[in-house]
Amino acid sequence: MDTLWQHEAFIGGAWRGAGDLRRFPVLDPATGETIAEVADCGEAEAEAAIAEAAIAYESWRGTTALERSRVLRRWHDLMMERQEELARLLTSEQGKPLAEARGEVAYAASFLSWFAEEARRAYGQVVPAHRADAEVVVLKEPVGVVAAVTPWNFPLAMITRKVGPALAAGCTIVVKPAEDTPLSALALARLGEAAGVPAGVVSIVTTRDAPSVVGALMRSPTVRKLSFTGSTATGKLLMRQSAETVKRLSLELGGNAPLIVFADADLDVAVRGTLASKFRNTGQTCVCANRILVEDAIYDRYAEALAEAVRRLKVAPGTVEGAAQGPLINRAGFAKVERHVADARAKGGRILAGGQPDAQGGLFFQPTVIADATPEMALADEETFGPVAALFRFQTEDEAIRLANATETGLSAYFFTRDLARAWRVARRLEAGMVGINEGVISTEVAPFGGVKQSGLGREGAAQGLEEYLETKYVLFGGLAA
Ligand SMILES: NC(=O)C1=CN([C@@H]2O[C@H](COP(=O)(O)OP(=O)(O)OC[C@H]3O[C@@H](n4cnc5c(N)ncnc54)[C@H](OP(=O)(O)O)[C@@H]3O)[C@@H](O)[C@H]2O)C=CC1
Ligand SMILES: O=C(O)CCCC(=O)O
Repeated sequence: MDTLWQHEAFIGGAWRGAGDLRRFPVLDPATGETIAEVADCGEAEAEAAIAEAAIAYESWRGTTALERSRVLRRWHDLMMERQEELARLLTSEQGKPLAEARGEVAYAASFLSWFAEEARRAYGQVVPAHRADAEVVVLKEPVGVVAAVTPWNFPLAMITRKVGPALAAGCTIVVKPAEDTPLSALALARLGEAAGVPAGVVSIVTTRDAPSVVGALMRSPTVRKLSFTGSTATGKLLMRQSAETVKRLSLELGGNAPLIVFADADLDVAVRGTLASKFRNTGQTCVCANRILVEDAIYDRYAEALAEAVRRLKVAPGTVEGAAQGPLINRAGFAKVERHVADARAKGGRILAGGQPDAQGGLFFQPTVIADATPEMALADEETFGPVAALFRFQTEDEAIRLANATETGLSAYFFTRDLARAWRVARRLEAGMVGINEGVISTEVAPFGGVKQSGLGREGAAQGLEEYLETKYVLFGGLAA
């Protein structure tokens, strides 16, 4: 197969854009240089993709689960064969360290293999009927044409987590990737094409005008479902827009994850877990710990151990050997981190590590630890989405739970303890869709990923992830009396 670097949009099985569309630049966040110019689609291209998806749906929904499973499996295998190339492409537009990019390729591919397996388990039901002369049967059917709107922080995995179950269920899908990271999406489409995904089953509509393209998807009565990952503000906007055509919704929105360190925790495990949770992807994930709550009795020891570990993290472009912290994605992301640190400092936060833009300039910010954080600081309410660990102090378990739940979001939560009874108690009381105990990274294709409160609706991955793309149809067979 040829190169994975594609610059045209992928609509109805054709690469569209050469000559007849405007283009927008894709930047390497480590250097600020333009690395590609990609087709800038508008409403017309979105509508063409919907029309192609509707045509493809008629035949794709009629394929057997085994046929769909085989296509997804081949797609997974091709991703893993091209893992290194995909990882380098991902790092060049997103900035994460190469080791993490390799990990993301494998993570993204795992959703294709998982749903290749789940495709064959979309069982219906036969229900004991309410009448002797009838049978009651419950069928599972694909939802129809789906729209996916995805973010820049996991440019491959956030797409396969939607495309995998959509295709497994028999749906077709139109994807609008983030403006900052369209190249990974197009590379994925190229591999899908090679794996035998039929024309129109998956389209990728690249654009720098999200409101136009997504607006067309939201208005269309043909599009029966939206799956979105991104900020809570945009999620709410799309939720409102979906009301007009009453679309099914899966929303994976922002978090403000608490990470609680109890005094009985194993200190090394807690520090390692915090590093993994907080600094993965340079702090740019919706499940990154955002508020670190530490019991008074262990606070100073933990703070010093964490600060020491953080000072050792190597800040460098993702392609540099040993890089642990890459650049932030863009100017807006960088400005938010600067604002949170300045606000915390002004309100009495003590900087134990980092605290400023990195000396190499550009979008690099020093990994930072701030002690004496308080609920009045901006970083207590808003997700920082950057490499800033803010340490709050608590005295009792009840206080820790109250602080942890004092947020409108409820995606993930973490805590560290060696007390078994406390582990169950706290896990039950945390208002979150996902809880990690003595562990900072909980993402896997086998478990249901999603949040409560304003963190969203629905679940991705796991068996639940397939349900999101299936409708339930009840059929009554009457008149069976002899
Ligand atoms: N839950 C999560 O995983 C994520 C949370 N976030 C949070 O959101 C903050 C901002 O990040 P950002 O990238 O701007 O997140 P957004 O929610 O703005 O972006 C997510 C997706 O929605 C699209 N989008 C943005 N605005 C609109 C709109 N008006 N109508 C339709 N689609 C739209 C984006 O397109 P485009 O890229 O072209 O703008 C992108 O594809 C981060 O700092 C972080 O706090 C961000 C990313 C992921
Ligand atoms: O940040 C996100 O948008 C998704 C989290 C990535 C993951 O852990 O699956």
